[in-house]
Amino acid sequence: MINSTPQVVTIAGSDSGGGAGIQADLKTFQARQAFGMSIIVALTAQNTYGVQSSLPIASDFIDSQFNSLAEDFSIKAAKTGMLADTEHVLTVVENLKKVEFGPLIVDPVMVAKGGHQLLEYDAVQTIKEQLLPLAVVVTPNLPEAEILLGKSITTDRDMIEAAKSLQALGTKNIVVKGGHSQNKEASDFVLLENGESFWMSTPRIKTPNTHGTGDTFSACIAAELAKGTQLKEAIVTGKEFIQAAISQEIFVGHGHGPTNHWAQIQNSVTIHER
Ligand SMILES: Nc1ncnc2c1ncn2[C@@H]1O[C@H](COP(=O)(O)OP(=O)(O)OP(=O)(O)O)[C@@H](O)[C@H]1O
Ligand SMILES: Cc1ncc(COP(=O)(O)O)c(N)n1
Repeated sequence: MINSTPQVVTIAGSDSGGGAGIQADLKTFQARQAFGMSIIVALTAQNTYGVQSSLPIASDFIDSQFNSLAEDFSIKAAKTGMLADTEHVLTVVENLKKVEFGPLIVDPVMVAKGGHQLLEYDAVQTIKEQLLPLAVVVTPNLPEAEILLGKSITTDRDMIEAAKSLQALGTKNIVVKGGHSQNKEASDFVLLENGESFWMSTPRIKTPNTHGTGDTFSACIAAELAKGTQLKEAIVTGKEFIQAAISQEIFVGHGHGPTNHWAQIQNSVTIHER
């Protein structure tokens, strides 16, 4: 049964503090019983107070990581996170076109919750034109959707319009995450390729420990896709997993702490129309 174990890769930045980036992705893959691999695009010196510094990896070493994985493994899904700058986005795009890593989830990471910029803004255009068309799903938070589309997003109607505009950029399935809104519920809007759309809502947990929520959510979707789960179910499982990881709180560090990647999914997500 060579290579029958579900295999999934994250292409992102390392968080030395373990709560976001590559580390959050690998912990999530493990929790979801998929074998996780990583292609590191940048290093960050980071803790729960924030990002102290970052260092992009040389592009030819990113090529080497792609080649090593493509030569050996049967990767069934991939996700991207922090991609640093235009050169690195292009390196990742060129490599993704050469390999067969299965469906791609793009989490268009731009700014860390602490405010540190994780993507140079002149790379946004390259993400829009070159990376988004390769993705099966894109999962922007509200500020990222605003930057991608160049307009402010405040109401539910804005989120719905944003999903449609993002679909027009070439990604078939969209999740606009509502984690940054002030609503009582944490509601994400999903627009699927076939035109089906719905909201996923959970009670908003009052906690400072939300470091890496977006990474954990998209990594769970990637793990599910690698296991062969249908896309809609994979997205809902992502929401269930992040809700469990936030609500079954752990306490690590002195600032904005990480979520709990060994949390157990409970039935906490409401799927609804507005
Ligand atoms: N306080 C909260 N309570 C419940 N769910 C939350 C909370 N904050 C975020 N979420 C959920 O977590 C998921 C990730 O959303 P969020 O908008 O935080 O992503 P993000 O900003 O990309 O995360 P990060 O940059 O930390 O990786 C979404 O499903 C969102 O609704
Ligand atoms: C390497 C890396 N990738 C992603 C994030 C986003 O997570 P957050 O917005 O919670 O800081 C991060 N801080 N670091």
